[in-house]
Amino acid sequence: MNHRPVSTVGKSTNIAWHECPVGRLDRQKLLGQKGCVIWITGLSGSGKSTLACALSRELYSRGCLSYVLDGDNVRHGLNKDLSFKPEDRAENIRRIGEVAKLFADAGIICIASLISPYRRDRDACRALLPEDTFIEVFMNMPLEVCEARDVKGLYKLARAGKIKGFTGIDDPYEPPSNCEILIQQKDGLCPSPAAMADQVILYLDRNGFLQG
Ligand SMILES: Nc1ncnc2c1ncn2[C@@H]1O[C@H](COP(=O)(O)OS(=O)(=O)O)[C@@H](OP(=O)(O)O)[C@H]1O
Ligand SMILES: Nc1ncnc2c1ncn2[C@@H]1O[C@H](COP(=O)(O)OP(=O)(O)O)[C@@H](O)[C@H]1O
Repeated sequence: MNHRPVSTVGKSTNIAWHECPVGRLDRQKLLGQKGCVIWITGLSGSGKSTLACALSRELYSRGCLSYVLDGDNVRHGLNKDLSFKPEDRAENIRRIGEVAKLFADAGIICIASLISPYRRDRDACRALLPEDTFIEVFMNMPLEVCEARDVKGLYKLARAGKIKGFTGIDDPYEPPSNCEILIQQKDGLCPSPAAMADQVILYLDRNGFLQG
């Protein structure tokens, strides 16, 4: 009798990959769109969640299926065991990258919105995805703008030394060097949420993601 080949992946020994007869292309045909990951990175208060929600709403109104993985929200469940120390942030990003990969494989436009401050971790998520299906969006908002917004009062606490290791204050943020989409101020003004969403929609449309 022929045995299916098994292998070791990380700490999982003697495991085998099961192929399913229904694949990504079948699901994409069913949904009339292409699965991908839109990875929104930037400082706290830069507008990541605002863009994610505006984009998800716009896609919905066009009949496209999307799902938002927001760093803050995922930390309420799957990632509630993780802190903000560098190795935990790296694990947060890795897990969200793996989950986003599953959503994209399901044919869904997955919108991941998390600070993801380290270039290496973002690039590792990019490497998980089929070529050209990881779309990195950089919210290039000046720290002063984010700090002035301070929706949750966290910048104030970080400046007062009451939160240690806060991104942009006493923890690093490494901007992308190869992002697909750059969101930034024009003439000192921030684009509206609808305008930011339109910028991403235009990219998706031009690159064939909104058709099966
Ligand atoms: N130390 C520190 N540094 C940065 N941010 C902090 C910190 N502690 C708590 N918060 C709040 O957590 C939100 C960021 O979570 P993320 O999962 O996106 O962060 S990361 O990607 O793991 O760096 C972030 O939410 P957003 O404002 O939506 O970005 C903060 O509200
Ligand atoms: N394009 C924008 N124009 C004006 N205000 C914005 C814009 N994007 C975000 N904001 C405001 O900035 C604050 C922080 O936005 P948020 O989306 O929560 O940022 P993040 O998810 O990066 O922390 C919110 O009060 C939001 O309403």
